[in-house]
Amino acid sequence: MPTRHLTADEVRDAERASGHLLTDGTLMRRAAHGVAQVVAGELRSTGGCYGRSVGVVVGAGDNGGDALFAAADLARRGVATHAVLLAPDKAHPAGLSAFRAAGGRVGDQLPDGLDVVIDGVVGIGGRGPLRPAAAEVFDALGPETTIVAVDLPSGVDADTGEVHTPAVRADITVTFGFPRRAHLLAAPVCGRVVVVDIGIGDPAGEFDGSSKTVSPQLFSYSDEDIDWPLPGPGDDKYTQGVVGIIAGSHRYPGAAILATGAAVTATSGMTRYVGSAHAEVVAHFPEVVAAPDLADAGRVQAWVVGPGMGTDDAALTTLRTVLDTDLPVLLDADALTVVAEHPELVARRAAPTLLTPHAGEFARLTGAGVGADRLAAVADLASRWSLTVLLKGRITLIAEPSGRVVGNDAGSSWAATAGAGDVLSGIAGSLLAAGRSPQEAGAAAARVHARAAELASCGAPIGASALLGALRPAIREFTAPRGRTRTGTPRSSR
Ligand SMILES: NC(=O)C1=CN([C@@H]2O[C@H](COP(=O)(O)OP(=O)(O)OC[C@H]3O[C@@H](n4cnc5c(N)ncnc54)[C@H](O)[C@@H]3O)[C@@H](O)[C@H]2O)[C@@H](O)CC1
Ligand SMILES: [K+]
Repeated sequence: MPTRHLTADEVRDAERASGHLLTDGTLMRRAAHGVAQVVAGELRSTGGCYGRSVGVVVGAGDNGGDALFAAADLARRGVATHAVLLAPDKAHPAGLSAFRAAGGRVGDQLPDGLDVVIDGVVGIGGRGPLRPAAAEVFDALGPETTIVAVDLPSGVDADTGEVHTPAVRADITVTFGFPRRAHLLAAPVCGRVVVVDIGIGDPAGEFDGSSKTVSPQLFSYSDEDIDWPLPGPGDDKYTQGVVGIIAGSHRYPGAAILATGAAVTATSGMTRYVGSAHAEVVAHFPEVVAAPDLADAGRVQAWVVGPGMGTDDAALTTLRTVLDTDLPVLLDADALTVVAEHPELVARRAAPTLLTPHAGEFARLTGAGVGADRLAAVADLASRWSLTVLLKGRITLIAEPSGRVVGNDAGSSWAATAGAGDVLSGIAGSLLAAGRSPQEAGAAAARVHARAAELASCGAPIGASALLGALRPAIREFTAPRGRTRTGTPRSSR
């Protein structure tokens, strides 16, 4: 089931709704215990708790309270604990008393060589960057120290995920009840995210697109949420969806080969190619049915248009023809440049439409940069243009006009290489042809693409050909154990 990522206001609503659990401090005790458990687990995995040393950096709010109570808990397990109070007059009084009572020491700076430092500077109440006094404490830490952030790494905006400069880079982030938006949008600085149950409920419940719920709504998928199309006993090459790729050229065949190769690999449906690189494509993938002109293309269930196709009048004509159909269409690269000049091409489209811009193409489409709030930017474009937008990046965001956004953390940045976008468009296009919605197609393609990059890389740089080569083993990870429901219905048909 997809995970919803809450805003800071939603978290506060959920906490308030828990009534006395909030006011009598139960929630904070539970949160602190969760932090202490995670830190203790970290210490145990490297030799045990007793005699180890932990520091806490304590801000002016309840985030600091969590950290102080957690440190008190650890002190009772035999851990030497040291605190730096950034605002001594405002440090959480009960937390500070508990910390001192457990034997914790307060000083102006942390000793060297600590095993773990707990970031309790700010959580969902934080605004802007880490302030200089706090930054100095974190900058002094050596590489041997594990940083555990309470709720959020301080200096990261809870709602937009903007990573201010400076901000804490955590190895582990411990949060409470529900993940916040920043845990996905700023995943690279959160490290491993642990969600501790403190007994609060989701204030908005299931997203139903009603005006009661905040918009946009951000979700992340696990591997189990990916429903990859598999051929059933009654399928043939046509029933699984035929995708048509319009990309590249005789002079620049690379995009054509990568996008078409990805489509061939992604599903068992048929792949057609249209364009002047037809001979090169067939030389690489003899199973592709290729034609130089759109008029001779044959029937498809979805089109991918754009990578390396050029932006001339011929491209505009092709694009107009394809967008005039009632078929699902994915637009990438040069097609996005053309659409930026001619937004009327997609304005009245009712059929499923998926735009897959990177940040530069997004700026071309909107006339403004993505900015610090990528989620708001992509959701706004999807809503204004009434289509689905997949904004590429380390965290890929796929926004529907309804305000539902799915985010995918690639987990690494090895896919930031020329031609990787062509591969993504081929994968997503074949999923569109298989009947997936633009958001489902985009989310599944982004996840498998990221996995392929990791498999291909194993820690070394890769090119798009290597990425394409790793696509099949990556897909296997999503299909092998979960092909059918217990009644035998193919999941893809549900
Ligand atoms: N409300 C609750 O019952 C619970 C709250 N919890 C914790 O409480 C946190 C929220 O507490 P608060 O609302 O007190 O807010 P925070 O503790 O996140 O921060 C607010 C304080 O930090 C200051 N501040 C803001 N930006 C700053 C910056 N960049 N540098 C330094 N100081 C800055 C503010 O002036 C304010 O004093 C959560 O993140 C979570 O850790 C948990 O204990 C769970 C239960
Ligand atoms: K924090």
